[in-house]
Amino acid sequence: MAAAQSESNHTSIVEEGESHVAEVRGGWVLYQGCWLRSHNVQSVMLVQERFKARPDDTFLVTFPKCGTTWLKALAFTVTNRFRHAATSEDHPLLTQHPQDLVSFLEMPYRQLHPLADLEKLASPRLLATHMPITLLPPCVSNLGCRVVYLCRNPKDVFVSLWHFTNKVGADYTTPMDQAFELFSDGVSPYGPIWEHNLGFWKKYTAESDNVLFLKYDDMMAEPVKHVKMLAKFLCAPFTEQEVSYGVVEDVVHLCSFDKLKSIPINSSGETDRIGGLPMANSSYFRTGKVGDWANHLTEEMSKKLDDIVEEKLRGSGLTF
Ligand SMILES: Nc1ncnc2c1ncn2[C@@H]1O[C@H](COP(=O)(O)OS(=O)(=O)O)[C@@H](OP(=O)(O)O)[C@H]1O
Repeated sequence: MAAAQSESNHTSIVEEGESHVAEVRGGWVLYQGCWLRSHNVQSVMLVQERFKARPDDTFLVTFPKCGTTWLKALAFTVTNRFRHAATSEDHPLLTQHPQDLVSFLEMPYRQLHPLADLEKLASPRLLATHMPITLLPPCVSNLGCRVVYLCRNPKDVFVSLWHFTNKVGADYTTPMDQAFELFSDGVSPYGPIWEHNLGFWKKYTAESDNVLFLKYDDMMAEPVKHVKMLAKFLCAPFTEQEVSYGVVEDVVHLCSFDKLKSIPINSSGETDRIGGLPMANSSYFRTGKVGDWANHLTEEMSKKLDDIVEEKLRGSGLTF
């Protein structure tokens, strides 16, 4: 995800040819209803123009900070477990960061790294994206590509995002109250978060065979149940024998926050996964807790975001 730069509350309207960039606020631009950094807009436009989906592609879709790293680790481990048992001493997760085991569609920025990299991947491909449904190239829907969508309580998302963006570089420090105002207005990477959630919720309710809709808090509460659901959706269901041998628990353990955080590749060093912005590998692992918002938000902030989200999601059937 793109990190936040210094903010101002200046709002202005700009025209950028036919690219539908409608509004600028601080360092953010509103592109086709989605707030992005301008470098990210260029990347998304390239993806929209040139990405060729395949019918057997599966997309792991998340709003930033909703558990992308975890979902990538789980989906990779589940679908590759016949080559790499979760208990094997040379499992790829022991030497590679989970973020690097499943490629992002729009990152690193495609004007810097060719989309052709994705064409080299063998089918069936697992691809990740933070793009809302409105920005995904139409071929993804037209070809019936499947989607695993993982969402999270927006209050925990905000807190996670704020810590992340303040960790990744000296120029990215934004006071929490300013960041909160922007987030509450929908201005954050790939925001508004409620539009992101609603877009995939509607797709899920319309075509439940094609979408697995997951919530971070539910997965944390019942990981074994959800990993079984994920495996089934990814056409790699666990056999009865695997279940009786504890293979599901092995996957859950390998991909758990504590285990992944302790692996040297995840706890040290830095990598540029965006384009020109190296980030500590450890910055993807903070607390991994449900409800950490209570340690950071005032009662007033909590109520404000609850009220906004409740109003935006009202009538949809989606709740947090
Ligand atoms: N294995 C595992 N299990 C549970 N939770 C995990 C795991 N790995 C990372 N995390 C927590 O997920 C948060 C980071 O979100 P993302 O991975 O979506 O970040 S990113 O958008 O890809 O940059 C961030 O949440 P917070 O701890 O609340 O900040 C991470 O700590």
